[in-house]
Amino acid sequence: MVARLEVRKVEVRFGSRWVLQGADLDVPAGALTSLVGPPGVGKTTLFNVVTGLQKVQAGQVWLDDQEITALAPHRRVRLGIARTFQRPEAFDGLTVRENVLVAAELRRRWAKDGSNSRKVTDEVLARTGLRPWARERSDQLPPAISRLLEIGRALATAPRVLLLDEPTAGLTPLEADQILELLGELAQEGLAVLLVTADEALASRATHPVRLHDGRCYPLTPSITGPAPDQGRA
Ligand SMILES: Nc1ncnc2c1ncn2[C@@H]1O[C@H](COP(=O)(O)OP(=O)(O)OP(=O)(O)O)[C@@H](O)[C@H]1O
Repeated sequence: MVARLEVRKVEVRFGSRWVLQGADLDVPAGALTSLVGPPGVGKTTLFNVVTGLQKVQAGQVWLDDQEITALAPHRRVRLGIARTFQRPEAFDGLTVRENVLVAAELRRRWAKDGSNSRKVTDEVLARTGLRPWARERSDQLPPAISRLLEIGRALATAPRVLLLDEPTAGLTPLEADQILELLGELAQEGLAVLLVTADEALASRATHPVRLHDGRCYPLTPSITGPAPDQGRA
């Protein structure tokens, strides 16, 4: 099924400060969508609205034809929305393979679809290029491999929507390229991928780059270097 995540007119306020003011965002299947903006503009807040960690004052979040605005985070995961964190969150005492296997096993339990966790794990390790690292402990990995492991753990839950918070932070340009290439391939294979970043050059390489500015989303075009409040909404 083709997944489409939609954020509609979302508003979030902290105290007297409005961070999101009618934000609209589409995250279609088959595309790599990026959300970019300077620190503090509200990217993580919007990301958390999608994952269910942030309540909204107004607006809606939809996955295909289901409204999920009030759904708990774990229920969203079960619907196929997977996320990675800014700081890798793998289980430190476990190997790379075991970490992916735990995610695949969790998914098998809730999905009850007869999936084979070991087979899923092997596929994920192959797909992400993690196979050579499979026996390494996850707390002893180079940063780029830790990032890949985060993506691998998310993929093991068989998501339809993949959300990534700063997936290339702290990586070299070459490593960042490799992550972006993988995300582009996953999108081409049918996933709806949303990556959040403060790096405009990186964001502009997405198929569907979006800028967050003053609480709203706008298409990011290469010719625009500053905020673009007068553009059509994304
Ligand atoms: N739980 C909270 N309570 C109060 N203020 C918050 C809370 N979460 C975020 N904020 C504020 O909302 C604004 C947006 O924060 P957010 O983390 O979403 O921005 P960001 O664009 O993701 O920035 P960064 O790239 O630094 O993570 C900031 O001013 C932040 O201080």
